[in-house]
Amino acid sequence: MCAAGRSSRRRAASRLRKTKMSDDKLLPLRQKIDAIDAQILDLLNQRARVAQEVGHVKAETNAPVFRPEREAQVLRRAADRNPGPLLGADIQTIFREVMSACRALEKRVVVAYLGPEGTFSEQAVYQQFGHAIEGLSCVSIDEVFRDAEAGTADFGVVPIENSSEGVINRTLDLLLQTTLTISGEVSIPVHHSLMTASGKMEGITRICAHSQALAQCNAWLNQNYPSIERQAVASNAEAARMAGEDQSVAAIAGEIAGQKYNLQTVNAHIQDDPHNRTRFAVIGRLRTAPSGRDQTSIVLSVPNKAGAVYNLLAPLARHGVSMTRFESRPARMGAWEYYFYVDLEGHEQDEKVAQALEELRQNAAFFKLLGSYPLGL
Ligand SMILES: C=C(O[C@@H]1C=C(C(=O)O)C=C[C@H]1O)C(=O)O
Repeated sequence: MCAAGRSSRRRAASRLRKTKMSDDKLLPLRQKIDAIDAQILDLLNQRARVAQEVGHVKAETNAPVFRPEREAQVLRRAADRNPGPLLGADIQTIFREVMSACRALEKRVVVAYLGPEGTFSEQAVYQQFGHAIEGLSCVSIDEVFRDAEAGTADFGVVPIENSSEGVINRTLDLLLQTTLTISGEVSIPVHHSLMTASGKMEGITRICAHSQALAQCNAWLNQNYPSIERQAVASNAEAARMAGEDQSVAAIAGEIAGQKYNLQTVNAHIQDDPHNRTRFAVIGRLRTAPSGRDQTSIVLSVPNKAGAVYNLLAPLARHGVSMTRFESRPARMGAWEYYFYVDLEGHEQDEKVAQALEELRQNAAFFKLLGSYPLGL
């Protein structure tokens, strides 16, 4: 045997000895973990059996399976009581999935979202409901509303606003008309990557993404690939699908969409704002009960007169209700100039919020309560 062969055999033997030494030390620790896992397994199933009992009670009274206010309370409490070393956010991820699995024993809720699979909307669905649900991928925001209204889906998840690009107009318009209420909200970080099938940019002639994503990466693209054509497509996931099939296409999308279509990342985190986030509304027929930390969304409009908006909002100040968001949108249908989308702190059942809402309702030319729901985590 040559010298190189001998030394490589020696290295392999030494690696084996080291692995054995560490395995000897690991054995008792692994036995401890196995014993703890057995307890966790037992406790999880105890919890699941109680959830099944909850399910029977709900079935008798025809009560809703998904209770966002209760789930928000469980998640907040888990993070508040968490002594560590696990991070609060990770504890919440674990509990979200535990609740999702327990809930699925009562009923697997059907949630419609703007597809295809791999979009940030799908991520928002899992963030709110966990993975033990049935996702219903829709081709448009309109279809999400239709499915939830028709009862084909129990809930829908629709994007409301992006921190860099502003509101999603179609969602705001549909919220105005829908019979559904907002029963929850989810906010997720939106990180875009530039991805291709090969992981390289050679031979790429088009960069595809949803128009929102192209806008969110505009400065970066101008600086790095000013001369490559950009093409807006139906969704980032659609762009990822195209890049998987066509060697001349690069996609801007989230990493999850990229993995789905076997893309390699050329550059990660290319969005101009590193803190880019999108907020989603959970829409359904359920009116969510108070969770202790809630928000209320309304839409209203006033006649086009001096001081009208000022007067309209005066009840909020009078009753000490904070406004956390104020968005205006042209009312293209004639009678009034603008619709105002307002978020308030508190639940419609809180006394001061109820009083303020009643006065707003009386003063407004148009008033609609979109819903009260737990503040996003
Ligand atoms: C168990 C219940 O049903 C669902 C599951 C929950 C859980 O696993 O903790 C909490 C709320 C509901 O969405 C309940 O209403 O308490």
